Amino acid sequence: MTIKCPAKINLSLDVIGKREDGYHLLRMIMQTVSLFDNVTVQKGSEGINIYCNKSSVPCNENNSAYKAAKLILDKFQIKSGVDILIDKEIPVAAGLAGGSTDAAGVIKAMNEIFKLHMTMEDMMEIGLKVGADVPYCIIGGTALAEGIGEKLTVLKQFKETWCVLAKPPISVSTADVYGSLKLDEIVRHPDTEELIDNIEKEEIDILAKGMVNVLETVTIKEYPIILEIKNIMKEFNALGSLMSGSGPTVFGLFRDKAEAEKCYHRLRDYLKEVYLVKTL
Ligand SMILES: C[C@](O)(CO)[C@H](O)COP(=O)(O)OP(=O)(O)OC[C@H]1O[C@@H](n2ccc(N)nc2=O)[C@H](O)[C@@H]1O
Ligand SMILES: Nc1ncnc2c1ncn2[C@@H]1O[C@H](COP(=O)(O)OP(=O)(O)OP(=O)(O)O)[C@@H](O)[C@H]1O
Repeated sequence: MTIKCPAKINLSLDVIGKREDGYHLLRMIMQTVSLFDNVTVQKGSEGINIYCNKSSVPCNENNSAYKAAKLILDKFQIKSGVDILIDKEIPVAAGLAGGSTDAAGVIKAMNEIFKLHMTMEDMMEIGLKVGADVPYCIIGGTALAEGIGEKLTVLKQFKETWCVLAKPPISVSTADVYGSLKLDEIVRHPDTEELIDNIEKEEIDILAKGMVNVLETVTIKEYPIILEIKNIMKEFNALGSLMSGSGPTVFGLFRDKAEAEKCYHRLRDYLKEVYLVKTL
């Protein structure tokens, strides 16, 4: 069975506190986009075997897809193994939930293959053990994520919008970005309620101008290229541009495909990993 696993962007990301275990309390608006990993899962004879077309992705127990499969094999005491082939299109360590979406895909595929009759809630509970973004990746679409990312409220689905994603050639660790965040130094928080209101009214222009990701306070200081990409997108008529998740990928929202294409071509002269996508 092959599952298309979409990337996500964060239309906003606010940090409102910190738990005792170090995890941060968030309010963020999540959105899936049309950039996919194709994950093929099938019954195997023994153990969990991971294959991936990208050498930077670990094909061992550190792979998020492996972790998801292991949790399910153990929970349901399944004797056979699973073979998982990850055809990766989503850039790695990019802030686009590449690993999380693969784990979500494996959970859904194994639910079907082994006829486990898990509900969405059951699957999200297993997903959370793999990572904070996995429960969202199981539902996808437009959603408000709270708690550490696992408390989800489905929102009115975002009007189809053209986006450009651009990843600068730097690697950013999610744990390091959260670790360097100074909560009391955040000056601008997103107005999450207003953003949700604008999603409901399909006021994409107003929404795009109100997008804020507080993690930019950490990453832009260290990597000014993130701000440069945001500015190029604005010069090329993006309605708004923002870093996704813990970065370093920046996305821009555009009025139509033609505008998005112009920006895509400009950024392709400058960066290798640039994608023209739509919200899903
Ligand atoms: C940046 C986002 O992608 C935004 O959607 C997520 O908040 C991160 O989600 P994720 O990569 O699935 O996160 P995990 O794999 O669970 O955690 C990676 C690391 O990020 C930090 N982390 C993550 C989520 C959260 N709410 N607070 C945190 O402080 C923790 O140090 C953790 O060790
Ligand atoms: N299936 C997978 N796909 C990509 N990376 C994986 C996978 N499994 C484990 N990894 C490891 O996880 C690290 C983070 O990769 P990933 O692409 O998930 O980051 P991300 O897009 O920043 O995620 P998030 O937005 O959820 O923080 C990589 O450096 C890689 O070593």
